[in-house]
Amino acid sequence: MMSKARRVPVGEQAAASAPPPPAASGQQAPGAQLAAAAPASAAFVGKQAVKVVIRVRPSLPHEADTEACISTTGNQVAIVNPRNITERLAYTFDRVFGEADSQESVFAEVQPVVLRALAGNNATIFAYGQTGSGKTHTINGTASDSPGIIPRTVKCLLSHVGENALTASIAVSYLEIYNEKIFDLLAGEPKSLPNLDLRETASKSIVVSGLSNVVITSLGEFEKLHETALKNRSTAATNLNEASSRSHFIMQLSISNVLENGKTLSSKLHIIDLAGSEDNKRTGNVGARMVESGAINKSLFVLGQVVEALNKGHPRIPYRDSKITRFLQDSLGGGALGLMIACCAPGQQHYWDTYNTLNFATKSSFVKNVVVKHEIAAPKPPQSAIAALLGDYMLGGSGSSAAGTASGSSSGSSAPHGFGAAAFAHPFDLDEIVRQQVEAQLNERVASIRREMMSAAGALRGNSRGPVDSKASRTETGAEVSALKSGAKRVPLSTEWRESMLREADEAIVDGRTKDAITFLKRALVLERADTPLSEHAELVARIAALESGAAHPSNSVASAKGRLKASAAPQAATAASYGADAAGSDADVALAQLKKQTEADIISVINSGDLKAIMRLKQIGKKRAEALVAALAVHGEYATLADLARAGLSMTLISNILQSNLKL
Ligand SMILES: Nc1ncnc2c1ncn2[C@@H]1O[C@H](COP(=O)(O)OP(=O)(O)OP(=O)(O)O)[C@@H](O)[C@H]1O
Repeated sequence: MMSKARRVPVGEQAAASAPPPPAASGQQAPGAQLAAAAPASAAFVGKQAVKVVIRVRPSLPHEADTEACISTTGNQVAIVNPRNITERLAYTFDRVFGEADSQESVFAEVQPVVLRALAGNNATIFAYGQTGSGKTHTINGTASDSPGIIPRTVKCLLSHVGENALTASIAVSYLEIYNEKIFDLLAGEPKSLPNLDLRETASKSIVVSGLSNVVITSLGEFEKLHETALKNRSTAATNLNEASSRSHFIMQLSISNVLENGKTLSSKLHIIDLAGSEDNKRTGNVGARMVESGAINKSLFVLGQVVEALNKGHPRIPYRDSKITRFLQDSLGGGALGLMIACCAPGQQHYWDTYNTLNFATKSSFVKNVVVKHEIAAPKPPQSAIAALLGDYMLGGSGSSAAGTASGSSSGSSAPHGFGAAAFAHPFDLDEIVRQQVEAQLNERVASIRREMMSAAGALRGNSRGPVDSKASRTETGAEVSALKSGAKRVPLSTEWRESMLREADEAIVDGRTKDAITFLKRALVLERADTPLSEHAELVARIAALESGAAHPSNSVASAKGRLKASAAPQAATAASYGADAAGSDADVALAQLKKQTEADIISVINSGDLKAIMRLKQIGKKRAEALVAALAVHGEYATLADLARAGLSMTLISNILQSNLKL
């Protein structure tokens, strides 16, 4: 137990296995060397090490009888092993805060990062350390007499935002990662809520789908939201902390500044209170506490592996192995600024935890990010139906409510406020707009593939199953809509179609129709989504290459294709049965199915008439959408199904919303 990690005597500097060679005692850590560049109020661009500071909390009243094992001097912190007092280890960091240092002095170290976020850098400030070491105190503090980093950051942002900008806005979100599930802390008490999904945007940032994002213009507005988030956070008493955090707590600030030159600075600042590592023998955890503790320790273990892999230059960094490391991806080895506050408790009983924290902090200080500035050029005038739709979003017209603005939040206004003369209505939805654009383009591609399939289906199959495609698409759309209606999680249409392409390819392989198999596999390739695993993509590419070159690939053998078709037959039957049950269930279900079918036909008929006014009478369709629909009608001909509305740049979500909103036609 005593010698798990290599102990390094004073003068040699700790950081047991941290490459590259640690700085000699008394020298600045690498983060400090790289940090001295642009003034704090300007964005930083270039290589930057994660900045690491240490905070040692004072002894608490119940610890009065215990000796301290840690001491601080200047930028150095030293620990003495209580079992062998000749064993003294010293570490040097960017900054070390001792027990007498105030919340104010800690924030003075944080403020430059906050100002850089305002100038267009993404940034993450996170507190790390064992349970009870002072992370929550540092991040949140106490509202009345000792506010921590979050309230001070918001105050700082509110007083600086809008300087040198035409318009500016700040929006906040709060979430927690509890037992590897993500919950929106502004939406209610987590355990009563569905958990949210993480996804990667086209610009590679990690976002949480459906998270409340509330614009604030005053400290009062922030305080209410903060109180709600803290109330909803999962905490419980353990032997080591009366109010121990049982989750990773994340505050996200979305900052947007529209400059006079028309450019937009758009950044995200994350402030994170990580849950503390726990030794269950000492916390006394059992039952639910033990499960929480398992999830906390596992995610912190992955965090350690991420830092290790980055330092060793591994080709694969295991960000995806836990939710918190995906969140920290941009700040550890990515394009954001990272500031870690490693918290330590002073008592001798915490020696090994403190030792581990200091070693992890040292390793983290060697992680380098390549920091970028998030500046977006002035938007160009809309040129296409998709651009028109996007313009609609930017100008706050009749566009559908963009996800990310106070969705599901009961606590605060969803309407963005500007600090200047003419604020954008949705200034922080750039990620969402990019997503919508990609989705609209994908839908257009899917629609064109479907058209091609419908016209060529008979020829491709060489049998009489041609028209079935159109019916199948209707069934798919119908199933999707009824799943949405019943609140079930939607399986993206592109995923369903991709799977059906793979099945078609297998059938073609079994029938010896190699050319058709290649065609279907290529279509499956086109239908891949951003989250399709790389391994699946590589496998598909290899299968196509093998078929094209006439070489053998195990997955293309007739036996494998037959095996896969057989395996998928059961779920298919089950799905078919469930669709059947939908139609043949209760009278109400039958009536609802008929109503949907009738509504779909009515909507299509109105749109196919090309009468702008009649189309605009449909719910969820304003002037711009109606014009886009009529324009696409002129180019592509009549719409056969609701999914065809994607030709006008409408997303599948919007199409489903149109169907639902018009159900009472
Ligand atoms: N700098 C400080 N000054 C005074 N009291 C502090 C300081 N840091 C922490 N404390 C107190 O120590 C106790 C534990 O701190 P805190 O709850 O912040 O720990 P934690 O690291 O967040 O723990 P956990 O991981 O279990 O949530 C609290 O009572 C807190 O008020």
